[in-house]
Amino acid sequence: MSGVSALYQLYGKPGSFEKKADGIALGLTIGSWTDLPLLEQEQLKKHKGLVVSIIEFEHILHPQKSDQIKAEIKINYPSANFSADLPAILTTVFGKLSLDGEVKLLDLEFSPELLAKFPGPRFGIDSIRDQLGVYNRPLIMSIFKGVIGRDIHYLAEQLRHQALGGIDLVKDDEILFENPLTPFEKRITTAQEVLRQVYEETGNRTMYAVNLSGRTSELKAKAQKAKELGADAILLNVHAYGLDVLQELSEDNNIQLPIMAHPAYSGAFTSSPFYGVATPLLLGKLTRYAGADFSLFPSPYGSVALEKTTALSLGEELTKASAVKRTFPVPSAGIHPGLVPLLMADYGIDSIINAGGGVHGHPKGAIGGVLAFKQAVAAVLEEVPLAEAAEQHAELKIALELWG
Ligand SMILES: CSCCC(=O)C(=O)COP(=O)(O)O
Ligand SMILES: [Mg+2]
Repeated sequence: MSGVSALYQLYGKPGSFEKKADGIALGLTIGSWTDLPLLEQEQLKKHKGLVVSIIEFEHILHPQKSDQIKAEIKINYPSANFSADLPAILTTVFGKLSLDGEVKLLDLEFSPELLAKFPGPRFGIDSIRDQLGVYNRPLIMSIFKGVIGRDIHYLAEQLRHQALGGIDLVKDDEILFENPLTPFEKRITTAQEVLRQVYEETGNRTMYAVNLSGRTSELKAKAQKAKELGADAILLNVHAYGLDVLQELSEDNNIQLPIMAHPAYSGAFTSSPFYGVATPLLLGKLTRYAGADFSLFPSPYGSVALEKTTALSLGEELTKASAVKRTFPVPSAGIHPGLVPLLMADYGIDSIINAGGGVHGHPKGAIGGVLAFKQAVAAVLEEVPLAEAAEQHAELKIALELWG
């Protein structure tokens, strides 16, 4: 089928969905159909939305309306109706409709011809692994914490400790914006110097993702400058800017930096069970198609948590076979070493274990925090229970005592 097919969730009376589906298929494409003269019907045929399927779940009642059941309807929109960009596609499939009562967009299927217009991640999992020289385990990432109001020396010291612990990646916190104490360019050059020194001392390579922030019109020039200064990667608050901004940055040949998609603000679109966009679609499939090399999201376990089946299908969307490269799943928020076995069982080795408080809150500081995570990962790979591994590793023992 050409174009894009959208899967929607609705609630309504049994038997009411055919009319609703026809209304969406026509309303979002050519408007009325049967009223048109035959000649016009023929001319407009290639633009008409098509109801592909309607599934009624008779046993799933609306939680607040006892006489309504759940249904999923799939509608195909022909590529003749939109240009091959996400703003046009999202407006076609869920523009006015997103404002029209209880409808949730669950999934989008791009035809191969349409998907070919989306290059996806420039680097992806395999290339990031090559850059770090790490192949046989999940990567470990930490986050600068408590750096607002602090100067560049504080940041440098925090980075040095994380890197000395042997961390693979460090990212800015998403709430660190342009500011006089730690300006964007200074963060990049300082981080480079710190990480070069640590590499010479220890042989550990660490990548740093700097938060690319500011007005949309400034972002490309800032990202190009980051590239010139030797940045390793950029962090982007994708959902505050929009997916197309991510795609613009990812496709720009003057930038060519791995991009980390932060989920900030996405909950505004995804959290309702009845409205908005499904999390695996927004933070998974579309974030991957738009070119993120990493996608951060709440794990099922930490301080901010996704429902487990949602978090798992999100991970699947980022890594399943597709014409585009794989994006690293980064389950995050409130992660500590005791959660490593669960995260590795859920996401396997092609994922990233990411912690802010779980690194910096370790009683032995960030170095101890990183070591505890590395010890937990090694134990899982060796199939040793964490409690047993902790007998040999002081940092892990302390972390388990503190966080469980
Ligand atoms: C909502 S996931 C993003 C992870 C993140 O940016 C963060 O600051 C998590 O910090 P934590 O101290 O909870 O590991
Ligand atoms: Mg954060």
